[in-house]
Amino acid sequence: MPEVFRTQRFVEFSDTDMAGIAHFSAFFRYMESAEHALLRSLGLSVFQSHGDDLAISFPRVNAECDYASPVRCEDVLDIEVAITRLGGKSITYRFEMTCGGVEVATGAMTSVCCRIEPGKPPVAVPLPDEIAEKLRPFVAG
Ligand SMILES: CC(C)(COP(=O)(O)OP(=O)(O)OC[C@H]1O[C@@H](n2cnc3c(N)ncnc32)[C@H](O)[C@@H]1OP(=O)(O)O)[C@@H](O)C(=O)NCCC(=O)NCCSC(=O)c1cc(O)c2ccccc2c1O
Repeated sequence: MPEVFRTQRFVEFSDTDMAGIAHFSAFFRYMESAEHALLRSLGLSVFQSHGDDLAISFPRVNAECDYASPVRCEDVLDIEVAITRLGGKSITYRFEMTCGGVEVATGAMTSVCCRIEPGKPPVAVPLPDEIAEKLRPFVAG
């Protein structure tokens, strides 16, 4: 059985719109912070410095979300994170967000492992083995 990472997220007042419900864009921040929490739980980071002039980081190349039911300020979201594809250079995550057992939203995001050097655009590089091995248990069949 693949592992699923679980985390929670409080719906802040600043996440909501004039209708009093969480704005669609807030869910992209929820997904992003859940991804970061998964990496931290594995002793990894979304930004790993290697001296002053080189870093490995994970720009996103795709993000999407389907919305099933609204949430409001002070609701608590339960977020499950799984990996649907661990590629040579990229990681695709799936996020299932519920509130009190009710389906709220389902999303996906693809992050690409990149070399970041000052003044240069990111360059996609193979995922380091150390990172791939830590993420492999979360790959859903
Ligand atoms: C990221 C790029 C430099 C990649 O360049 P390119 O696409 O030319 O590279 P490859 O062809 O080698 O492909 C690499 C890899 O990506 C997969 N891929 C590419 N496009 C897609 C796509 N649309 N959907 C799914 N997958 C895609 C491809 O299959 C390869 O994977 P394999 O596993 O199969 O090898 C270049 O695309 C680029 O610069 N894009 C722009 C990136 C960008 O500006 N994104 C928006 C802002 S980034 C962001 O918001 C962000 C959020 C965070 O939370 C961060 C956290 C920490 C650090 C950084 C963050 C961050 O930047």
